[in-house]
Amino acid sequence: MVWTVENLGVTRGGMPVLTGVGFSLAPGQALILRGPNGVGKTTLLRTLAGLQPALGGSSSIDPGDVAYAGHSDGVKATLTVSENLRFWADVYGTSLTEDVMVAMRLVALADRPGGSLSAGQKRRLGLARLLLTGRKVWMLDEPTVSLDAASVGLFAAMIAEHLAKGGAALLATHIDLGIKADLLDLTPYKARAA
Ligand SMILES: Nc1ncnc2c1ncn2[C@@H]1O[C@H](COP(=O)(O)OP(=O)(O)OP(=O)(O)O)[C@@H](O)[C@H]1O
Repeated sequence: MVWTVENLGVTRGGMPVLTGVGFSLAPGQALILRGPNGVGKTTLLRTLAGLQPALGGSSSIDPGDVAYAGHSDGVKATLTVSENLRFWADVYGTSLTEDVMVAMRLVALADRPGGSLSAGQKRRLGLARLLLTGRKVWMLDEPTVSLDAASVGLFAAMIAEHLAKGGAALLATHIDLGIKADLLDLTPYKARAA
């Protein structure tokens, strides 16, 4: 199945931000959204993930197939790392396995309360959650913020494995993750009023 987005318009604060956005996304494909600050990358991802209504156009991406990771890690401060992961596994009807902890180097942190983690450790925990969703399309907004170089490498490997299994990823990122990805510059779609 190939997902298609056609002539999509997105809005923020009641103002059109992007109009006429179109692209397709196939299993195994990563598409990186580019464009300057404020162009509308977050707004587009939120719209496609079903978190806000579109201004017009169409998307064949079912929000029920989407795992969205935004700016907030959603870590529960009073739960330990493994409890946070189990909580998310319950939400998505999956189960926590050792490889999820290993993927984002969380094994040594398993019993630490979420609230005691550093920013990068919280981000690693938030990203590990993607593996528990069982969702096909990952939508990621600046996923590498706070990550050190080694963690960026772990994350890139996690995405590569997701793609190899037939998943897809739509990412807003300014850094080169070293994965094979297509680029979509949103600048031409900027609404005049934005
Ligand atoms: N609550 C709001 N009311 C009106 N406009 C807003 C509101 N929030 C954001 N905007 C505007 O919407 C536009 C799109 O913002 P968005 O966060 O989608 O951009 P972005 O491309 O993700 O930016 P960045 O690279 O800085 O994260 C920006 O011009 C922003 O100033």
